[in-house]
Amino acid sequence: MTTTFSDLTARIAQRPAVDSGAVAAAQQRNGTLTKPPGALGRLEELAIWYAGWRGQAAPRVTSPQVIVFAGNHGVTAQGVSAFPPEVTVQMVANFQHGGAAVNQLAKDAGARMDVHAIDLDRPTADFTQGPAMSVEECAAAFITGWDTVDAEADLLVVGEMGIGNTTSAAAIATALLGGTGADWVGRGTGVDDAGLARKADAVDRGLAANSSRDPLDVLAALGGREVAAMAGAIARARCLSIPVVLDGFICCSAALVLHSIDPDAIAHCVAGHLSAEGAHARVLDAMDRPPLLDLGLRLGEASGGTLAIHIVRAALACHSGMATFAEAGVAGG
Ligand SMILES: O=C(O)c1ccc[n+]([C@@H]2O[C@H](COP(=O)([O-])O)[C@@H](O)[C@H]2O)c1
Ligand SMILES: Cc1cc2nc[nH]c2cc1C
Repeated sequence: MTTTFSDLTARIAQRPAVDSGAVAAAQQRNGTLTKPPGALGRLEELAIWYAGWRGQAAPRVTSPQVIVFAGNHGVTAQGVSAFPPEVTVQMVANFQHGGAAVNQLAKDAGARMDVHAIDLDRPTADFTQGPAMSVEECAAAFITGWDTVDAEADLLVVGEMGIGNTTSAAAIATALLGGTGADWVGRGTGVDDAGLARKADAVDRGLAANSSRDPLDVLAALGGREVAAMAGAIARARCLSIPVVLDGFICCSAALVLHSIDPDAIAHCVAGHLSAEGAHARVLDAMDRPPLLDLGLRLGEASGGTLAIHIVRAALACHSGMATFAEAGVAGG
């Protein structure tokens, strides 16, 4: 059966709301814990946010899932990456053999890690010439992402691998947030000044060749299969009330598509980290998502989001494990 954008819109729209009773119970608990009010800073709001999505006043993270989606990009023909496109399939093999950075980070965070390479032998079309994907291809990739989320997971990190995809993400940001390619491109895997200029030009030509600014049209025209799959996984996590930690610039371009449909569609998402890819900060600002970490990472492959699992878990260890003033016999609460 062919999936259309109205099917995707219906899936995105069926999302549950946060459990306001759990939010209130977590806020109430937070106010009784043995610390000065607000002294745990953003850990406090992070724990309350997580509690609301899990529907529990004092939850823990026990079963995090990390998913890395891979896709190939026709826009690499424009000379936009420092690496050749075959690195995508080679890195997928590296993920499968446990040799990549994210394998170590997922193991260290106690997370299940899944890798989904999507039609790597069928790169998207070069978006400077027309749409990267047909509606059917984009919808199929979105559904692939949707279907990969483990209903038993209690935290989801999505990330990607795809040579050329910082150009795709910059094109999505330009189409949805305005400006020109030069405002949104960065060095990605490490292009030189000439490569950066080619990226800006490719984005500008991509926007000229693809006129619709409807968010799902933008995803199909300028995105990639891994970007569509990340959007699908984020949307599915919402239906399952699984909180999501976003990764870097490309992951956030997928979140931006959902946010552009309705900001509430990513209410269950936090930004795991701030990428060194220059425009990431402005995409996060546009989505009102301050990052948890700022470590200069620009790797992708879910690495920054996976690192941030530790922060979410630490926030809940405090929130759910601390004694109250009454329990500890501490004065002043
Ligand atoms: O996540 C990020 O912010 C990020 C920033 C720069 C590069 N990347 C990774 O690098 C690849 C894309 O870079 P490029 O130069 O080929 O467009 C892709 O596999 C991404 O995972 C990822
Ligand atoms: C080696 C390499 C590893 C990556 N991981 C995510 N994106 C990547 C890009 C390259 C080039």
